Amino acid sequence: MHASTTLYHGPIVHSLSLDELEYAVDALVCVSPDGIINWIERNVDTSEIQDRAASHGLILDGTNNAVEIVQLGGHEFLCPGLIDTHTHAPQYPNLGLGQEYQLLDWLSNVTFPREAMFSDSTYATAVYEEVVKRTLAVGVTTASYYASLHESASKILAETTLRAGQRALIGKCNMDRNCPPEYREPSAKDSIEATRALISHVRAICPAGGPTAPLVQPCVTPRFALSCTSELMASLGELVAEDPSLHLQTHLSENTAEIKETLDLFPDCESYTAVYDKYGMLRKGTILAHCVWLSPAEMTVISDRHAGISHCPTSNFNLMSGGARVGAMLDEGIEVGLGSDCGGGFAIGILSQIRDASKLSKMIALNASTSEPSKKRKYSDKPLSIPALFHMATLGGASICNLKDRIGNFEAGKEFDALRVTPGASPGFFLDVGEDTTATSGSKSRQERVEVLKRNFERFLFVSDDRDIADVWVQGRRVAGSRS
Ligand SMILES: Nc1nc2[nH]cnc2c(=O)[nH]1
Ligand SMILES: [Zn+2]
Repeated sequence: MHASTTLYHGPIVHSLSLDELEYAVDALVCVSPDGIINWIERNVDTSEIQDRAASHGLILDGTNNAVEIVQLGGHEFLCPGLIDTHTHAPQYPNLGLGQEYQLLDWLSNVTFPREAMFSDSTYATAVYEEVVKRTLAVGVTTASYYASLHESASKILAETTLRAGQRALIGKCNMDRNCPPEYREPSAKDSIEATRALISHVRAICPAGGPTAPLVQPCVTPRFALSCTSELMASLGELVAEDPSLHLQTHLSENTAEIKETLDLFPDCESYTAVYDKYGMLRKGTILAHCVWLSPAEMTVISDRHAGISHCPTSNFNLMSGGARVGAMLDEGIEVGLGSDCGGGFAIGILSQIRDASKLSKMIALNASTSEPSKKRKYSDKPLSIPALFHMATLGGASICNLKDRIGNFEAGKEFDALRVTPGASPGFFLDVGEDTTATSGSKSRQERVEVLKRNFERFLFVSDDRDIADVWVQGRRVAGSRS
């Protein structure tokens, strides 16, 4: 843990809801040594820091080494860390490969052969070190990971994220059918035993208790209904029923051929969603990836069960799966986060997902018929707004990972998972003439500086890369960043 309380002074941007971002240019954020946001004050001039801190019992007279002040400069700002609600750690070496395939052929020809290589723990260690390092560098402070089916490599992934300080959900894939013999679990019983072993291991290396949440938590991961026998699905349903706090993630309704095969395998279920519902898998804390082809009735079931959806637009474009109707999901009251789905998607991190989610929503809006106005349709068939996009990247993601009480925005009592953005280092981030860093230092009013902050935040979402992410903190600890 960290020796000192830290006071961050400068601009912040964070999500308050799907429709609202807060832009505050002179915020003072107090983070305790264990990484919790103690309090936030707004409209604090530099000359007022000492008094505001004193009002919270913090004495800053130059002798108090237990308090560190981090002063943001120029056009810098803080925003919450990005949350990747769906990604596959063993698929990163495949990024960019397999362009000629759609989902089922891509799994057989590209994905399963790569994942099979993770029976080798030395290989898993080397790849997972890189995956965690790179995803932290692009600002992913929390990731919901699928590992391979191997118990040992899954444990290695959990240990790697913990060591690097990345918040993570870790799942070992359950798959006992419809996969090649060399990459398939021998039985439902073996699959359950390995899953229980992973859950115990993750909870042992990262126990609950103390002021902060366990950084790394287990996640039950039936790969998708096609890869699980009814026996395995039933056993996994029983496993999660034992513990309402267990996270669960799976794929749902990604590709039309996949949907057809699933319904053939589960003829008693009226929809793909009904398969997971039958086995008690739809509940708060369940992350359903893709959901491209859901019917309105399926969306209602997901909403009623309080399960969340991980929208993975880059993957859905890349594997030609289709375009998920995120606006309709939001109108149905479903919480939605963003997922990179590497290597179905070829872009790491969540900035690319914000961009692709925006483009897709504009395509959907262009193609929509305008003839069905209804009071329920606030988001359907409309471009996603900046607040909605950033909500999905942070607070919405936290919500579907069942971590909304801990992370997702800057609220007193939550943990400090944050990025310091230093605009201008990536070539696309073009600060306009008159918007140079010195211009903010005194001559502009607070309202004028909020307008500059809004512009820089929008540029960050659409043109930045990791060069603009100077610091990455998780639970108050600096874990990555381009600042040397
Ligand atoms: N995109 C994607 N869909 C899947 N469905 C089952 N497994 C996978 C996977 O690894 N990636
Ligand atoms: Zn996936």
